[in-house]
Amino acid sequence: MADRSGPLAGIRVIDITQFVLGPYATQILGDLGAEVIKVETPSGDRQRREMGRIAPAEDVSATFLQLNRNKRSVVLDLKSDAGREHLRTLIRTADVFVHNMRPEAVERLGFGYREVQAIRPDIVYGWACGFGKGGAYAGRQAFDDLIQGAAGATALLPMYDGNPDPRPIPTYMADKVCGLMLVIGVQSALLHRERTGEGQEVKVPMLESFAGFLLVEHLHGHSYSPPRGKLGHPGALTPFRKALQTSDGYIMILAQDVDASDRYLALGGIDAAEVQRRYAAEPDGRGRVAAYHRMLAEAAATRTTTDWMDLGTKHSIPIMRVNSLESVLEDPHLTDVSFFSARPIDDEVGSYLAMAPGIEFSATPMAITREPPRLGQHTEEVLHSLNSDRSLA
Ligand SMILES: CC(C)(COP(=O)(O)OP(=O)(O)OC[C@H]1O[C@@H](n2cnc3c(N)ncnc32)[C@H](O)[C@@H]1OP(=O)(O)O)[C@@H](O)C(=O)NCCC(=O)NCCSC(=O)C(=O)O
Repeated sequence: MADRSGPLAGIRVIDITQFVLGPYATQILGDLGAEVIKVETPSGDRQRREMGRIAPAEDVSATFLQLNRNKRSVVLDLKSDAGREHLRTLIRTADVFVHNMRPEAVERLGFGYREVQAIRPDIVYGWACGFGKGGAYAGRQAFDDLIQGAAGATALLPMYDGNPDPRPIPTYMADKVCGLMLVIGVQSALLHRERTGEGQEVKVPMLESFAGFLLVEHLHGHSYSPPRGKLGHPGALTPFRKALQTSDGYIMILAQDVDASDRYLALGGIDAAEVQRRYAAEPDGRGRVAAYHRMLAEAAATRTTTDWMDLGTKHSIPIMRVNSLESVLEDPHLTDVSFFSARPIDDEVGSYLAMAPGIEFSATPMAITREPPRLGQHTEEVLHSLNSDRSLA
């Protein structure tokens, strides 16, 4: 399509996903330049209605807006013959087909891999499912909370705060990580197709995919075979890993080497002799680690966050301001690079706050060329183009 830029320009994606994972993945494909046609049930992607209380219209929840730009919306009732026939026609024109239904549901509709491959032999068929074939959980429903629970992510917060209740990390972590895996899988399959002409099924089981992401550092002593320690507290979970209070906010500091650490403490009024004196007062290594972190905190409190940001640059110390979910909207760097932009949708919805795509390409820049669509906004346009353009039929 002429209106698309980015490295995937010219790739057409038929996207029948809903909720978070699938739409997140297909939005990235759209940001990368692919033409994404979002096929929705007559009642729409269920994510459209999340947080409806504050939405200006029923079909545009806040989260939906962040997951569906660079797409067109076409309503097709896939439980009707006409709807299925239109989808088959669309698939004939497509490079990629993506869904996130359970196996029996997609088979019932008649759009399993073999059926879609029969329509378009070189199709890249992307599929986000809960669990891989043949396992005890195959075919079960999967949402972010369930997968965070099964993968062990719900054990992390209790390790920090002492509240023993397993709880999910408060972001749709499994959905987004698995969405990225789906993008990687689809892109790799496109590259393979480019080289060989062969399409394939690309399946991302959420549990396997998210467990592989999470356990990188959390296998800890069990990384060794036989195990050399118990599961427990890898570096990522040290209780000292926390923000430090400045005179007017918070910073993160990660002084990886002794010199940077010494420079930081000296700037906070604790010179090398004082550091040694405090260490000497401790009975053992554990006490010295705790003393060190007390000194980091004491130093932080002597200056403002902005001072520390400046000194970090000047003295080569890894320091960063800590934002709240409100102040991140006004972060100086994100402001400089115009990361957030208000973009108009229509009179009823007004504008939404878009975040810039996260990859910088030198030759094929990514761009937002379409705002998140209203439900069925492009049904007529797309179906009309299918009828009028014989190359698509
Ligand atoms: C998300 C789900 C739990 C939802 O479960 P279910 O509501 O039971 O849906 P199923 O996928 O089994 O079936 C979907 C049903 O929608 C119907 N369907 C789908 N598209 C259409 C259209 N266009 N028209 C008519 N009907 C449609 C389809 O025929 C099925 O109907 P019937 O045949 O009549 O059943 C599951 O799909 C799933 O586990 N998906 C894989 C992993 C995933 O992506 N999870 C969500 C991540 S987002 C997330 O975690 C989050 O938001 O939080």
